[in-house]
Amino acid sequence: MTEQPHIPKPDDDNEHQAEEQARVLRFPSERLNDDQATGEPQVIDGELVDDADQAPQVDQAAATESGSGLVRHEKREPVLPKWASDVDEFRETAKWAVGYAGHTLAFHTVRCPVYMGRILLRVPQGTLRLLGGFLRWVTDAEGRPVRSDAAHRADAAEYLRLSGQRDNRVRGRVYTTVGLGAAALAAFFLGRAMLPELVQYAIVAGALGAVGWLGAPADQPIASRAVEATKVPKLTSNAVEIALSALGISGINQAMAKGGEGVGFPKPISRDGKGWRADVDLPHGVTPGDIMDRREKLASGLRRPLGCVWPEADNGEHAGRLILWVGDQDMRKAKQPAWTLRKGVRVDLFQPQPFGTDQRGRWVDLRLMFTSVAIGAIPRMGKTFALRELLLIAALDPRAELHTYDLKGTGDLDPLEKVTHAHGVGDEDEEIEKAISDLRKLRDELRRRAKLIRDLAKQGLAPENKVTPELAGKKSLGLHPIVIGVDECQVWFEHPDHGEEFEAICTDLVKRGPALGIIIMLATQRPDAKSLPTGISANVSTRFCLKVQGQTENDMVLGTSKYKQGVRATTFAWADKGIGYLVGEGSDAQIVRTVAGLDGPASEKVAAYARTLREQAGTLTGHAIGETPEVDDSVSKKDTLLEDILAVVGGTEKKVWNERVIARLYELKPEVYGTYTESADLTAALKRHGIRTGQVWGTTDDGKGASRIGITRADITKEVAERNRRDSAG
Ligand SMILES: Nc1ncnc2c1ncn2[C@@H]1O[C@H](COP(=O)(O)OP(=O)(O)OP(=O)(O)O)[C@@H](O)[C@H]1O
Repeated sequence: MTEQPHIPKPDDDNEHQAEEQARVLRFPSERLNDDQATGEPQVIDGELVDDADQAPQVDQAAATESGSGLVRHEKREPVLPKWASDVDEFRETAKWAVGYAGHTLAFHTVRCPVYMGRILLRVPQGTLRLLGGFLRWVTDAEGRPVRSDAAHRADAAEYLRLSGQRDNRVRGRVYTTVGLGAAALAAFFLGRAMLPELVQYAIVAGALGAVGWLGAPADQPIASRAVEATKVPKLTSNAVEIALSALGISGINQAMAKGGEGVGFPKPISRDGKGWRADVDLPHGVTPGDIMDRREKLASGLRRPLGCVWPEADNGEHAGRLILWVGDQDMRKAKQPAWTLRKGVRVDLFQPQPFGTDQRGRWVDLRLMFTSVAIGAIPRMGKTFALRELLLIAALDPRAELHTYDLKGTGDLDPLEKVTHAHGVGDEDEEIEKAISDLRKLRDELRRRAKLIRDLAKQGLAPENKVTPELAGKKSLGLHPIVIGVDECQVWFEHPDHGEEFEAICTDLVKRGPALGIIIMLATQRPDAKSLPTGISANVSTRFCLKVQGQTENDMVLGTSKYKQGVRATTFAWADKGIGYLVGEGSDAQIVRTVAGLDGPASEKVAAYARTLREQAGTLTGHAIGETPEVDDSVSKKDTLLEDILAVVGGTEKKVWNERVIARLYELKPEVYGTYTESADLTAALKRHGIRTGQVWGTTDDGKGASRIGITRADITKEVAERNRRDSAG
């Protein structure tokens, strides 16, 4: 292939001169050297330089760094293994060791009589073995084959030498035996005379035990096994290579073929938690994502259950580094360590709380404060369980005001009824009206909080312009955490009348809520642009994605490009219930299994404790104490915004600023339009009718011309006419 040199266009005056100066440069790269070897000179994009000596090098020498030359950048391995440095793991290991010892002791104590019977039965056999062995030793039986061999060969000299050696040896051993026998006899009589009876019995029992033990056949030991160790095959580099080769990835196959680069193991394969961890440098061009896509084949290649095999990208290293963690047990079947909140504990939402366990069985914490959450999955994977768990955590902070919406209508969030401030079940009109009314109040609360925080920041009380634990604790400020949980949120966003308003308010809550102590958590089984509007999916800070079907849904929940980066919730199996990728604020994606067994009755118990905490703190409000929420009248009444605008904007006014329309609407119906405080409110309200506002030229009260956001009357008349036509058509 021959490319033309890229030459900057010279000035007309200097054209000729520039042409003369233009030269093609050969970058001293390996590729060019190869080409030269084949005799085909190549021309590549070059850069004009004054002096050939200054030609840029493609392969630059390693950059020298400032500072001490002795200082190296390195990754230090932890001094203590994880189980010894992590309090929880240490506690768990110690608990296991004590349990193991206790079980073994109890097991053998119970079987002591059986063991004694077995020992007595085997004493004769043991005695015979002992005597036989002793006689063989005294008579130097082990040398017999060699002596007979010498006799067979008629090697008289050798035979005589061996026989002499044997006689000496036997003589020595007989003397030793006689000496030891006399000493034993003396010890016996001395012991009988001097040792307490108990010790004598113990010695006899010990001797009988030893002889009985000796009499036991090798395949039938006296003691039964207290613990049957579940054998987990060790993960070896060979096994990893075989499994990787079986994936059908050409890059790997070429690398593994004779003369290929192979795969690299930068660290020894080692134990990590309850499993093995292999760090693998994949062949050039192969990414961890390629492996993760074939997780099932990989599990087959390793001869392990799918739930044990967890390939991951190592984002701290290069793009070809794979971390392969192979658990001893299937993640979905492994016993989860106890969830500390199960029995009810007062929690502080400003602190991280245990949300789930990773593949290694370690708890993964999540801080709910200053975040907003999106949960997505195909049906029946554990999305509602995850949302309910988060709401239960919130319920255990008695300051938190809960708003719970179960739009599927099956009562999954009902355990929270006893603590929640607002509760909605199902998608009937009445429920939707209650919900939109509640959300409007929350939007007003958001605005109140924003203004309050601004004022507090000016006084130096909110240094980061957000709610602090101290501010949340002051009842007078009303800055306590507000937690909104919505299951099947797509029902709101797809609602024909209120969908856009739900979307606008939720987007606002997702964006501004976290700093102001309002946490919104949305779960959906259909993560697409309609169910999880982009304004929301792009701004949530905590994402939990259980199994999904494709890349789009994956990235919708976990964030743009996550699929490309190898974070693929598509690789979960159908049986991986409650297992998903968690992407927290500023943290890498990790695989987490939510609390297992937190079903309805278990949730009821946690909620009951949360109610007690609230009773003590005096924070039970709304639904929890049987209050019926006031529904905003404007919701149930027919929306007459367009007609009202036409009533206040005369036919002669083609375009009017929003602020003026709002003032006139307020005069017309203060009870309906009292919530319109700024121009954007009217823009949002008109957007729900499919009408856009735009820049409008007008004159201020003091006669100056200005351009501000406003309406075009013709747009309103057109929409009203269209609607009337639709209504009459039925
Ligand atoms: N951490 C977990 N460990 C084991 N099983 C779990 C876990 N979480 C949920 N499950 C199981 O997954 C099943 C489905 O859970 P859930 O009802 O939350 O699913 P969903 O995704 O909300 O379903 P749908 O879309 O139908 O509402 C339940 O039967 C539950 O027992």
